[in-house]
Amino acid sequence: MGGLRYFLIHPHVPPIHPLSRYFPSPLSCLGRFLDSLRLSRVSFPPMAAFQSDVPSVSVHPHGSRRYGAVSGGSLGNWHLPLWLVPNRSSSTSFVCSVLCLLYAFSCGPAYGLSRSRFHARLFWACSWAASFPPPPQVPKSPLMLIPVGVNQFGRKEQSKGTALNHSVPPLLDALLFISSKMAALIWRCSFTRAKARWLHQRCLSLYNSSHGFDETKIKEKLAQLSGGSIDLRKGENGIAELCINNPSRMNAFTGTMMIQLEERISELESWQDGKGLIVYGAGNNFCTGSDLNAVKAISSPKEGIMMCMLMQNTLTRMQRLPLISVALIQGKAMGGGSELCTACDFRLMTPGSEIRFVHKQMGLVPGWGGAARLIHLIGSRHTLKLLSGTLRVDPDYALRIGLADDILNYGDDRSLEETQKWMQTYTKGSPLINRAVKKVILSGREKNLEDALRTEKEIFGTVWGGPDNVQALSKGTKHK
Ligand SMILES: CCC(=O)SCCNC(=O)CCNC(=O)[C@H](O)C(C)(C)COP(=O)(O)OP(=O)(O)OC[C@H]1O[C@@H](n2cnc3c(N)ncnc32)[C@H](O)[C@@H]1OP(=O)(O)O
Repeated sequence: MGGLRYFLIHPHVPPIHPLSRYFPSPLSCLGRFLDSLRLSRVSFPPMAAFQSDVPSVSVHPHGSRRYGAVSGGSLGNWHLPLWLVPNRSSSTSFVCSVLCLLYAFSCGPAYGLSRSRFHARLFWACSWAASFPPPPQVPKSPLMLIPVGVNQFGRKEQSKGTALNHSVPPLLDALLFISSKMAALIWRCSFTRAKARWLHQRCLSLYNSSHGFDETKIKEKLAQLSGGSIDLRKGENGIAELCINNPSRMNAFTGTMMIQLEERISELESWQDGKGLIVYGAGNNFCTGSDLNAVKAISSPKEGIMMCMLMQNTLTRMQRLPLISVALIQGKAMGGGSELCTACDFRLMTPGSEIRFVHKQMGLVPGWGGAARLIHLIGSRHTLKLLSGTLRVDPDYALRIGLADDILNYGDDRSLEETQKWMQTYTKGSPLINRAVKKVILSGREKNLEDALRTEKEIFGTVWGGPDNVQALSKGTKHK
């Protein structure tokens, strides 16, 4: 079959396995991914054509190993097979294919963070399996969607299936062969690129649909809770200013502000000239967390968890920006506001300002990632004190426990300018070198030693012999 792969439609709607809650289907992710590729122009034959005679191979979408294999099934709007069963009568080819899949599954690279590693491996294995050339037997017609008549040696296939039981003129043979090759190549290229993009996004975020995170749904809900804005100004000096702007509610986060924050972070992710980021609040006040009206409107635990996933994704992506970030804390940083400031690399406080984790008094615990990040910053003992005692952390206390990095002179409009000056020490040089510095810190902070060392080596490779390096050498820079 000339390197072609079979695309089989699997009409079987698999049962919902009780474990599916805990092992959300990687196939549903792939379905969404395919949807996002907008491939609707690629039409597959209608399901009805394949109602019978489908392979009885256990195809279970929830990855339960008890069921053996992985396979197609329902993928969002797609009913695509990931697992191709060439001929159900051929147990050898099936066993062979399963072995290949298992091999790919065990050896395939694992992308993403540890929680998603299983699914990432599975995903990789599935794509690998999908590109595996089918064995020489020709499947029966209900399973065959692309009847192509020549193999790579130019010889006609010995077809058992009805679709190939006719003679094809040689020219048509050749045309079919070439066009199928081209189609396969285009598909593979676009698939690889889209997969890389998808994996990149997946690595930056913590949650996706495989964790039960329905981003569209929670954003629809949050869009109804309007007010305030998140304003971004990208400076020519490479320092961006991100303003939490809802002064009438002391910069509390409404639903639309949560959505906008995510959009601004996306904008910053694609800003190649950036070196630094200052996060501050309008009206000389940092942020008092969630808007209490929004808290009331999303009171169900399910929606609360979705909101929490969205904010954790956004703040994690903010923390992973290749920019050196500073929270300028004026006035109050409270509840979610105190969590927000922990997602920055540095915290500068103005006289009279305070950070306060008031969650306990609200019958809550931090949910935007504040507790986990705070432990990294000041240790679990201090974190326990701040959370359980809902302590007011003034600039001196914050400096003492290592939560703040400096105390500024001014608490008014001049503090932003002062922060810009403070940043200069840490953002000298080109964007390339500054971003590289932040990247090595990020990998050292988030990865295990071996992986971090490898990443450090890769980042080193991007600056060694680069413009900053060449310039420093040519100037004969001395470090007196
Ligand atoms: C992630 C989980 C969370 O973030 S839960 C939310 C945690 N935050 C809070 O509970 C803050 C509640 N607010 C307060 O305790 C006080 O407003 C604080 C911040 C101490 C300020 O007090 P004070 O200086 O007397 O000003 P004020 O109370 O008159 O407030 C001025 C206006 O701002 C509003 N405001 C403030 N914070 C929020 C908030 N989080 N959500 C909604 N509105 C907020 C106040 O309601 C007040 O508005 P108004 O003048 O009454 O219309």
